Amino acid sequence: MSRTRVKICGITRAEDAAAAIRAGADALGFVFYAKSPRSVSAAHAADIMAGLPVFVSKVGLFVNADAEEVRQVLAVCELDLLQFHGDETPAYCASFAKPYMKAIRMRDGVDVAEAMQAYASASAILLDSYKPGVPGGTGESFDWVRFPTNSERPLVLAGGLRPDNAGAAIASCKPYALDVSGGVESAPGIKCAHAMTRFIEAVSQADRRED
Ligand SMILES: O=C(O)c1ccccc1N[C@@H]1O[C@H](COP(=O)(O)O)[C@@H](O)[C@H]1O
Repeated sequence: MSRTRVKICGITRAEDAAAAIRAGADALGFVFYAKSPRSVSAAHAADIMAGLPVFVSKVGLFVNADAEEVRQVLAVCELDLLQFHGDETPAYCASFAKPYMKAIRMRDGVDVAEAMQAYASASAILLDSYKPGVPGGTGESFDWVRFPTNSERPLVLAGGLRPDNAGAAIASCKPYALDVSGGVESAPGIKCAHAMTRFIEAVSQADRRED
């Protein structure tokens, strides 16, 4: 059975991390972007990570950060994957000797195949909605018809995902993984255990239908 992975992004509290893992999350995202309501310091993220079990991926999200800032976070946090959600170049993304995922915002005219070629060294490519002036966490989805369903590389769907549309997202896009943030929150930066459980149940149900 093929299984769609789930990353829950914007973890700010140890209890939310624990609830996400109980719900069945594969990966937890920590936002190192000061303008986000989900922003965490490296020290606070490291504290939360210290309590996590093995086999849960820890993802650090950055938006146009200075390379030195990324290195400082890496010195404190044992991240498995870097997520670059701004205008970072392929050379910058590859310069940390860590697996990375590059977010591509789906503004009009974006050529996904071209972007995937440009970021050939990425472990995964994430497709998110485009909203001018907001780098991510928009709560809005893009037209899923634009999501390539035949990619041989891991393609991650993000943007406006919720428990009630996760199943339709999988049926339409057949992504490697879903990345959700605002759609499983009770307030910005505060995850809702019930919504995370419903989200991952919806993913499992959709996966069973796909088989
Ligand atoms: O979560 C944030 O606050 C954030 C801030 C800046 C860039 C990206 C951010 N999150 C990522 O945005 C997408 C979609 O989030 P949402 O589900 O629509 O709220 C997702 O990949 C998050 O990892």
